[in-house]
Amino acid sequence: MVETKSNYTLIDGKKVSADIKAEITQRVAERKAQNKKIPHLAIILVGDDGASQTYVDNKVKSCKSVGFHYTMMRFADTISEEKLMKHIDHVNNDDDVDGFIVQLPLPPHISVEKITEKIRSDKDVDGFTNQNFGSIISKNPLLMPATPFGVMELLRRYNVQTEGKHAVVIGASRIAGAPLSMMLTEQGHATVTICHKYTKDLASYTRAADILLTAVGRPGLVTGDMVKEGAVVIDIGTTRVEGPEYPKGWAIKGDVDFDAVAPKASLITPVPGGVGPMTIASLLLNTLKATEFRYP
Ligand SMILES: Nc1nc2c(c(=O)[nH]1)N[C@@H](CN(C=O)c1ccc(C(=O)N[C@@H](CCC(=O)O)C(=O)O)cc1)CN2
Ligand SMILES: [Mg+2]
Repeated sequence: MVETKSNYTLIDGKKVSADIKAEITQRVAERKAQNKKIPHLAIILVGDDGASQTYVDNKVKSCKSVGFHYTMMRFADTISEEKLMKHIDHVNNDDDVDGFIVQLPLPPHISVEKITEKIRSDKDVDGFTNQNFGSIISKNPLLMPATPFGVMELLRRYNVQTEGKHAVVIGASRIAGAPLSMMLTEQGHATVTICHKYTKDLASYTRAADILLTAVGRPGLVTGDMVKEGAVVIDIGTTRVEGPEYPKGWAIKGDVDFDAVAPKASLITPVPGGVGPMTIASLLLNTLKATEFRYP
């Protein structure tokens, strides 16, 4: 008889993000009691993409729940790049706003790179500007990109040892894979392999991973045979898959074939409920940090 051992630990991002929000609520209450400025997050949303709307609604709800002030700014998807830049300038110079984000994706006629670089780095609570990105490898990290910061926080809170371990990151995007690789090296002291769409024989790398992290957005990319026994598996992919078998008509799927991979893993994140909720918790933490920088 072949015995299958499946006593993995599920990494509960929902629980950790709730813990972080409780810590932030406490710190906001302390600031209030000391008559210090209450963090104020502004959110810019362009167009009416359904998923973006949901994420932005969640961000507003989270601001309310921790006691932050917030401003929601909506623009039609026909807005010109020039006009959007002017609005960003305005928020850059609005002293009451401590941090702000431009929800992605943007319509194709607007350059994400140009818009991102227009954001004042000390208000860039998504951690997307070149200055914040570069600060990952400095002695004095500034505002860290939210998703990878959330991953590092999950690893820390679940006592995952990264030093000297082989971490394999699939995906080299600017929002997730690239900064995550740098954080795992700089802060985690891991040996990092970055795989991407040009990588040949992906499985030969993933099978060598002590910690496997995937941020591609392709459901089912990581199958059971691609994972080493005992590996830590972190799934950053979130793809909306449609189908009549789902009660809502769609479901959120990660990159990992969870049922096949979980029995081999020591720790694993689910999708939903893993890394996703950490993105918003990190955004709130960055907004608090940006406020504390400005008004200690
Ligand atoms: N300006 C930004 N734009 C985008 C970011 C970002 O960090 N900044 N990230 C993504 C979208 N995103 C936040 O904006 C985001 C995505 C997913 C989740 C999340 O909690 N996912 C849940 C599932 C949610 C669901 O059921 O629909 C999960 O994985 O548990 C939060 C935030 C792109 N744009
Ligand atoms: Mg800048």
